[in-house]
Amino acid sequence: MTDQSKIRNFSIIAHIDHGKSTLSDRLIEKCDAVEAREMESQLLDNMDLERERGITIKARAVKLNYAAADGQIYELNLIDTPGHVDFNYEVSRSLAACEGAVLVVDAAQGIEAQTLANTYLALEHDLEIRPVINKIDLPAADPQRVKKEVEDIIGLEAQDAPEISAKLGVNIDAVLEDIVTHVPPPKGDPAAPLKALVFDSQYDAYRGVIVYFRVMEGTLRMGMGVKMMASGAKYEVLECGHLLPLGMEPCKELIAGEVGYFTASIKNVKDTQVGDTVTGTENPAAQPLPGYRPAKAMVYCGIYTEDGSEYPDLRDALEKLQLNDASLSFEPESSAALGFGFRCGFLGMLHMEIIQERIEREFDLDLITTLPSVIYEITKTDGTVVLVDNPHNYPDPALILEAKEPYAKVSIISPPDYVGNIMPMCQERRAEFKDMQYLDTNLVELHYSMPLNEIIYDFFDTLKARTKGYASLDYELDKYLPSDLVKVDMLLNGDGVDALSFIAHRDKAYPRARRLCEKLKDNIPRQLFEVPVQAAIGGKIIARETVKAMRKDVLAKCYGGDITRKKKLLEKQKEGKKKMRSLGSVQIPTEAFMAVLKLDEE
Ligand SMILES: Nc1nc2c(ncn2[C@@H]2O[C@H](COP(=O)(O)OP(=O)(O)OP(=O)(O)O)[C@@H](O)[C@H]2O)c(=O)[nH]1
Repeated sequence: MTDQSKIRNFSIIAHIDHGKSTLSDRLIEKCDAVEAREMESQLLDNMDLERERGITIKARAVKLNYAAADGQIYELNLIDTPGHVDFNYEVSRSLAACEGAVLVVDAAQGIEAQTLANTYLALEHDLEIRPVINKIDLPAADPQRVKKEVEDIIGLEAQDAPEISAKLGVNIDAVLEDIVTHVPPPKGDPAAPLKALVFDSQYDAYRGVIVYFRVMEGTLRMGMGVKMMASGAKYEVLECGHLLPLGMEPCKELIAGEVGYFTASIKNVKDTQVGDTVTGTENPAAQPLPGYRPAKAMVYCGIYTEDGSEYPDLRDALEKLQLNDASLSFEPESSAALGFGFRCGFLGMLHMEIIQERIEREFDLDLITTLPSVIYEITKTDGTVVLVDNPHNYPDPALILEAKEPYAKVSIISPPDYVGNIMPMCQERRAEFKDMQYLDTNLVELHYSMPLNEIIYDFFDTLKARTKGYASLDYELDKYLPSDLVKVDMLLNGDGVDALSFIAHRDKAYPRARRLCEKLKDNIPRQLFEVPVQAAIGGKIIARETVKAMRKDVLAKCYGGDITRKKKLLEKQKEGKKKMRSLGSVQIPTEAFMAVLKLDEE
């Protein structure tokens, strides 16, 4: 049986570009016989899209066997973490599976924004944080200064921190020795009822879902009956084992403290959600592990294909992506302007963009997406409550007794210098200030209650911009509160364009409507007739622009000649105009449509 005292579970945390991926590669290279030429660089980030965007979307793990200086072989489990607020929950579950974190700091740059934000996350999980000073090969490297920064700003002992060059492979052993010596081995009784924490899962066409877990208590064995405590799904473990750099290594059992995978012909990742607890069907655990939160879509938008005939391909793409992504939801919807499509739910805007990009790239479809929205809760005068995630379904205002919008509990951690920038931007977004606490002299934590609608657009990016990246954000859906909501319809030539309507707080509706009108005006090509572009609440127009008519010169060829002919032609032109009007259809090229939708960022 595996010796628990020889296991070390850890993550690597760092500011962007300080060398997290390069160090991961080096650790893998050092430990296992992965031939350098065989090793695809940066194994842990294994999706193209991730690599391009420089982010890790899904958590992954890898087991390394390390022959330490004390002559013993250690089992090191490196668990990778995603790095965006949309995936904060997945990060928290990955960290919950570790006892330690290696904090990589660039020897020239020193402590930067994400260094602090990530350290804070690791501290919340009581991890042993081990600083490592990277890039000592750079001419500007000043390891001593950076160590002092780590001590002064974060308050971690750093004099003995390994000084390395991940790029050149210098002193990598020191990092491994440091982990073995200082990260505590996992605890947990292998004989207790099984409790394993799911921190990721992945769909495989041949084996079904592969569940990544960390055993917290007990032992997971091949062939045993298991139950997911939150979803209630039951399975028989077909295969379990360790995750090696280049593949999986089946084994008979994994004991408390170990990290690995199991398969059980599971058809759907929804049954094995991140954060769920795996227990045995015989001798089950009484309580699940703490911290489970079902994946909850926060943002919704309509997705359509540019070419309407590709609707079945879009459904196919969404179904395939959903196999691997329990937090993606979708259902069919149709729009007068865009045809048939799907209403899709996402964890946040980045998640939404990633899914859109994957559909376009991996399935080669050109998409049109509608404005994102949160879910509103409307109580009608007849007492029924409806949940509205699509402006199209917004009830007639006369039938609304009370409208509520979702609020989130927001926590922002930042150095105190930026508080003066953060507070006004929260106020602009209708946030209610709760409190502010000094975590130490260099960090404050601010709490707000804020409409989710105000967070989803670009709050995260604006916060980063106004704090030079030093602030970190976390939010959690809290409750629904009454709100003065309105539905704004966009009218082209007097006809509503359903794909452009939106729900907003009354105070925000006017500026947004005006902006949309302007954008429409700028993007719609001139038609044969004048096109009014209007925004309306109920029947009341609140904003208007006009696309000037392109006057087709029907008389150009008609030089001289008699006046009656001219008149006839002019008459005909007028008819033509009328026809277009009565059809009520303004031809908007798809690109113009998308330009309007894309540009609509707060
Ligand atoms: N000179 C030098 N460059 C390094 C060293 N380690 C990493 N780099 C370079 O720094 C850049 C960022 O390294 P990554 O390992 O991708 O950094 P990361 O922290 O994983 O970045 P993200 O994946 O964007 O979060 C790359 O160009 C590396 O080649 C080092 O020890 N010395």
